[in-house]
Amino acid sequence: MGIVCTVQDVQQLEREWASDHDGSTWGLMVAASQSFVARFQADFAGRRVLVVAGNGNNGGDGFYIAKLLLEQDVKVSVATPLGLPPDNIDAFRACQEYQAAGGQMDEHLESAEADLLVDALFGVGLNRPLSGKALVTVTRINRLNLPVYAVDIPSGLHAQTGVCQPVAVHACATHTFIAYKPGQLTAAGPALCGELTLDSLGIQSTSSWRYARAFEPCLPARQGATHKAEHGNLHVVGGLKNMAGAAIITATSALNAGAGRVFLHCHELGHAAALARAPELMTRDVQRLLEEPPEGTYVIGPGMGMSSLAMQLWQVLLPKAKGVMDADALRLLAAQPVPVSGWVLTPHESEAAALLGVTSADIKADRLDSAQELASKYQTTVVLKGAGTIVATTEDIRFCYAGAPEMSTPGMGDCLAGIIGSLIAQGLLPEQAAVAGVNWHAHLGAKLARRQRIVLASDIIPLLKQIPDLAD
Ligand SMILES: NC(=O)C1=CN([C@@H]2O[C@H](COP(=O)(O)OP(=O)(O)OC[C@H]3O[C@@H](n4cnc5c(N)ncnc54)[C@H](O)[C@@H]3O)[C@@H](O)[C@H]2O)[C@@H](O)CC1
Ligand SMILES: Nc1ncnc2c1ncn2[C@@H]1O[C@H](COP(=O)(O)OP(=O)(O)O)[C@@H](O)[C@H]1O
Ligand SMILES: [K+]
Repeated sequence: MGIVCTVQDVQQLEREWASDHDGSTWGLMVAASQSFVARFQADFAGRRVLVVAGNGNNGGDGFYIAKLLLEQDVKVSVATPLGLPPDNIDAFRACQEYQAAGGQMDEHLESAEADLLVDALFGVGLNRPLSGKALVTVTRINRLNLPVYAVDIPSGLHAQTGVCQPVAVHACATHTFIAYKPGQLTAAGPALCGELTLDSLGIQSTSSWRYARAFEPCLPARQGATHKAEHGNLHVVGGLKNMAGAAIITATSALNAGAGRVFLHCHELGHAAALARAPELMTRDVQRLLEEPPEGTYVIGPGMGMSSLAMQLWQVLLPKAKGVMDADALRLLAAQPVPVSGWVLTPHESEAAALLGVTSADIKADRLDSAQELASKYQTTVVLKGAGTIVATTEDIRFCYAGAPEMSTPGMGDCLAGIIGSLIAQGLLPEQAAVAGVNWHAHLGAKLARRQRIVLASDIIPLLKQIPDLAD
């Protein structure tokens, strides 16, 4: 698990470091550059490296990295499309040291022959949308079609939101310093950063936000003289008229994720289809839930629709049960917003927009802020799905395994809701179940995406039964 900090917190940590080191951050620039070169030593050896340096301290890292590469006899040149750094920042000294070591510079990046590119144009200091030369440079970097290694963050990516400003460098790898930044872990961040690594440079942050990819230690195992009753009852409520598929996906996912018994409360038209798919399921007439909901964990919403029956079910279950609210249950909640402590909410961006009474564009513009607002408004654990899923509670934030774009297929969210519900039924706390469930689901999706164009929920469901293979 890695620590995640806001940009402001990282900048504050840098200031504190400086106050312990004669007021200077020069030592940090040296350490960051050394760490970057060590991280990519094998990739750079014997190759021609083009460093694109901006005129801030991210560019400073670039100059110092170029100096270190020169000292290792790597062929390196620096492009300075935005001009040279001013003489009052560390980058100026880095530039001077590079020149003193015999380094060459050119304003134009096309003029250098290179095998790979180091992106040191902008780091966390990007504070406005790109325009003019900066915009042209980022576009040119991408057009060169070289492998790009980003220093701290791909240039043009907003370090807090993960939104391109309006374009950003597409890196194959990014080495970041001090702490992960939210924008690397959500929205466009995961795809643009490529393989992301962190060096804290020995600086400790008190942030409780984490980038958590592990899930395997949380998966409950069957051990010793156990009985299915000890692994929880999971009730899936949904699949009303003509929408059985969603609830069947949720129920079969929950079953394969290990819940002791899975009951599917859906329209009777779905019963035969569900049993044909998984005879281990127990199908129930959904109307009977209105009388007295049985004990257990609930996943309500997949394929539930917004009919008056759906509304009645939601109203009966809301105060009496706990578990996961997904899909149409979230739309019903959005229509009558109340705190739902104890329920995990699993909205995608459009459902999140309805829950907050804003537009999907508002959610896209700041996924982290939206996730926090949802947790606070509904006083519960929220899984904001999509590229770079965020799990927010009223206290904390977890950034999850980013999954893969090949997972953007119908039914994928129903599968996730079943997994999370199943883990809660097996005894995990809601937040633990949400994080482990998202990471497990995304790990399997990403694994399949390495050999499939499209990943369906039905591809993931059988893999849930297997012992996770973390090597691939
Ligand atoms: N300050 C420190 O203590 C350290 C900084 N480090 C590096 O320094 C980076 C941060 O450096 P800075 O704070 O100087 O910021 P950057 O180098 O990221 O960029 C700041 C410069 O870009 C300009 N700028 C911002 N947005 C722009 C836009 N849209 N178009 C054109 N110009 C724009 C700013 O006016 C400023 O001149 C980090 O990402 C990291 O790479 C590391 O060396 C570690 C230590
Ligand atoms: N581009 C993407 N990258 C990573 N994961 C994605 C991406 N698009 C979708 N997903 C994941 O796939 C699932 C889709 O859920 P959802 O939109 O609710 O689908 P549905 O409503 O059809 O079930 C979520 O877990 C989401 O995080
Ligand atoms: K950069």
